[in-house]
Amino acid sequence: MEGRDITKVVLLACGSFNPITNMHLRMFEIARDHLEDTGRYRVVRGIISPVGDGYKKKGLIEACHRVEMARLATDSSDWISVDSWESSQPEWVETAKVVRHHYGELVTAEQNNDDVDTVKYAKKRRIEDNTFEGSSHQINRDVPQLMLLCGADVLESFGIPNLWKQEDIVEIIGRYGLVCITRSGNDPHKFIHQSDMLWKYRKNIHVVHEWVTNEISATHVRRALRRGRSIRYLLPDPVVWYIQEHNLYSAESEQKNADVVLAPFQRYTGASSS
Ligand SMILES: Nc1ncnc2c1ncn2[C@@H]1O[C@H](COP(=O)(O)OP(=O)(O)OP(=O)(O)O)[C@@H](O)[C@H]1O
Ligand SMILES: NC(=O)c1ccc[n+]([C@@H]2O[C@H](COP(=O)(O)O)[C@@H](O)[C@H]2O)c1
Repeated sequence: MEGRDITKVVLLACGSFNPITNMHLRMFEIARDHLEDTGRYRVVRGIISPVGDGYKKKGLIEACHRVEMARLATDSSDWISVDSWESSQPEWVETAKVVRHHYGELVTAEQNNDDVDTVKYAKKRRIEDNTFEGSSHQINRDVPQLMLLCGADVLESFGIPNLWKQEDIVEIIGRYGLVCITRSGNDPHKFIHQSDMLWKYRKNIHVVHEWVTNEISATHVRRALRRGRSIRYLLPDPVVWYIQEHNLYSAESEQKNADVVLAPFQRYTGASSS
């Protein structure tokens, strides 16, 4: 029987996944090992949420292809799946809103669970105020904790001016939690140390050290494809076959959105994280 103080966790990864790589999948595995090793968490699910076309990042191909590739890549996993809610929104959705949406889904699923389980139904619901200050939200302790899973480059992007709203960072980390995988070229511990805001919420940031340095990136995969180089073993085979079948990623596709001067995600002010 599971101990009362083991928290169920759902990991949510947001990104372009342009295309999904083996490293994206590996992130989930090492994050789960790390959290479960603490003896405090049990990771029950992983969700991949590809960004929508409204993100307008240079070289971003259509969401339908990115979602399908992510589906093919996760077919063999019994705990990681793809969710297309974010990618099907007409406009780009800030990550804090994506996290909120998925938390809402977990709450609804738990409520439906309660409705069919009469024993649970009679049980007094353990709804407690979240310790996150300034929040009027409540946390239902039966609902798994949702944590945002990202690479260290995303954590460090919190410090790029005009990229993230302060309140969004506080909400994501203070209210939900962050699992950050080290990536060569980034030093998440130093970054957290240098930011008063991240330092304040440091207990909610789980830094996972990836000892097998892995520099697979979607940029590298797209570049290899443009140059007619093999991408095999960087991505799951079904994704390689899908890319070949649909002739994805070319010099032309890399120019998509190249003329967008200010993408929607670059419009915020006062986003410095220090
Ligand atoms: N090699 C890696 N190590 C650690 N994290 C990674 C790695 N590759 C991707 N990630 C993380 O996966 C998430 C989704 O990444 P994204 O789709 O932007 O992939 P990417 O490979 O960084 O893309 P691009 O090269 O197009 O910028 C992000 O949180 C990113 O930090
Ligand atoms: N203010 C924000 O919420 C904000 C800003 C920049 C990127 N993001 C997200 O971070 C992820 C980054 O993906 P890329 O590294 O592929 O650009 C995307 O999911 C994007 O939506 C969010």
